[in-house]
Amino acid sequence: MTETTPGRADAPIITADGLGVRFRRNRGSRRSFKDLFSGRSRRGRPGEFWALRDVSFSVARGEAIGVVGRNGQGKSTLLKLVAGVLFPDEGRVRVHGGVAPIIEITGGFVGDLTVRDNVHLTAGLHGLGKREIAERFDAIIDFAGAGDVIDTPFKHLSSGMKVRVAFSLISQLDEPVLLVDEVLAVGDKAFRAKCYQRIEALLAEGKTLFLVSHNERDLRRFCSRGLYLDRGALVLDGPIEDVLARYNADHPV
Ligand SMILES: Nc1ncnc2c1ncn2[C@@H]1O[C@H](COP(=O)(O)OP(=O)(O)OP(=O)(O)O)[C@@H](O)[C@H]1O
Repeated sequence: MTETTPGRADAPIITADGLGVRFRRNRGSRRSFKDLFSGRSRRGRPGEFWALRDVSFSVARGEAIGVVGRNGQGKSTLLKLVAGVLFPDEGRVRVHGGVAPIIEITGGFVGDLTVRDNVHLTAGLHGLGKREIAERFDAIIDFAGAGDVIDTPFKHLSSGMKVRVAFSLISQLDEPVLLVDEVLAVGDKAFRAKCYQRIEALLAEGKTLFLVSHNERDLRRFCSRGLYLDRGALVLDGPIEDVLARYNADHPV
């Protein structure tokens, strides 16, 4: 289960213990309602595989962690667990405080609602009051460069603009944990530069960052620690340099 509780300042902000997630290869949904209550979820079934297994780690407040691995090795799945938008089949993750995940937002925004309505809705879900949202609204739109699409349904935005709005919003919530996994890959050069500055400012404020990236420069720039996932296993948890060295040694180009 994912649990969100207020915590002591010196306690780990995230604790993941024996996390496992199992997917079915040929099915849209993971587990039926019946499975949840029948106890069948722990047994293997044909076509199932573990997208993550036996993953344990803890994160101190203010750490910046880079998640590294080839395509399809479980990085986004791990972030979804930390975000609480996916439940583990095994183990549990505890987060002391709220999480602002970009993944949830690009997938979680309501396509038929306008950018304006989505910003209000999501900011509200993350605990901001009406006045706080009104105070931050212009800054959120300005940072994203979304002035022309405020009243456009979210589904009509370009994929780059969707991520810009999402990053702009999550970086202006008050949640202590930030999960970033797309923006630095899809944003254009000018927007990436703004994101770098914003991430640096957020880290200086003491926020905790998870960054999923295939760009070593970005990982080195922000992260002191790395988690290297391969075939759903946590192969190495250590200083980012060690993690990148191991990843490059395992998968030379
Ligand atoms: N809902 C789902 N149902 C079935 N399989 C899934 C589902 N979500 C993810 N997977 C599979 O789980 C594995 C891990 O996916 P995940 O998205 O976590 O990888 P990733 O490391 O983030 O990859 P990338 O670098 O390409 O983003 C992949 O094989 C993926 O196809």
